[in-house]
Amino acid sequence: MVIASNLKTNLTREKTISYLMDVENFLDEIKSNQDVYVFPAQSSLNPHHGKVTQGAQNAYATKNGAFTGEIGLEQLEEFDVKTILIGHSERRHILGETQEAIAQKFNFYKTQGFKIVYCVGEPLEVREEGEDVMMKYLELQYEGIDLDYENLIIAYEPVWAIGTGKTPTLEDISKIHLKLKEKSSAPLLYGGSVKVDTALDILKCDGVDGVLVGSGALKVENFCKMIQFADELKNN
Ligand SMILES: O=C(CO)COP(=O)(O)O
Repeated sequence: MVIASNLKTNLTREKTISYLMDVENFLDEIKSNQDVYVFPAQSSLNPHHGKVTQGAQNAYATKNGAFTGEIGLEQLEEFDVKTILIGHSERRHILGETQEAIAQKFNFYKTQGFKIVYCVGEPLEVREEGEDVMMKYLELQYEGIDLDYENLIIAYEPVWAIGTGKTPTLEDISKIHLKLKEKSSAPLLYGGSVKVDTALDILKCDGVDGVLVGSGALKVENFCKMIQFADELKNN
């Protein structure tokens, strides 16, 4: 399973280094074989080599150039980062990234051979229009995206569940994940208010190949517990 922590705009460089070391030590301690990813804030990227894969929460679709405020491939290479989140709902709905720009970014980092965690998810008003409308909305978020890319992981993160403490029912998570799996055989993560007391049940859902966790993973001990849950499921 994939257990991923999106630290968003949290933790300093020093605290991120400590977070990564704590996770590495935990993985050694329990001899976990889960695929563990941590996506730190840009300023906290570090050359990290270990069982944990460090990924970038974002980068511009360029090697380098005149793109004020952005980082590109050249800067990611400095930290040996070859994994990137693309299409996160906060970049779509808060920072205004269009599907066209997202697809361009996807194709740029695909040509660079990056592991891409591609995020999709519907806003509440779309959800409330019913399953057909919701699935059509999600399909539009696949426009321009190669769903057969061998280095692809998909994260289904309903916008209305992100940061709200709300999640779909376990039955709905299974139903939506199984429908999304009809479109791509890529590993499919659930994200959106995953907490230490809900992670195990979510990981048990059909079609769930892991979780992408925000605030519920800020405390490293909670993130480690989620890794342990995945190990327990794998061993049972
Ligand atoms: O956006 C998310 C992960 O990418 C989910 O955030 P929360 O877990 O804080 O809802």
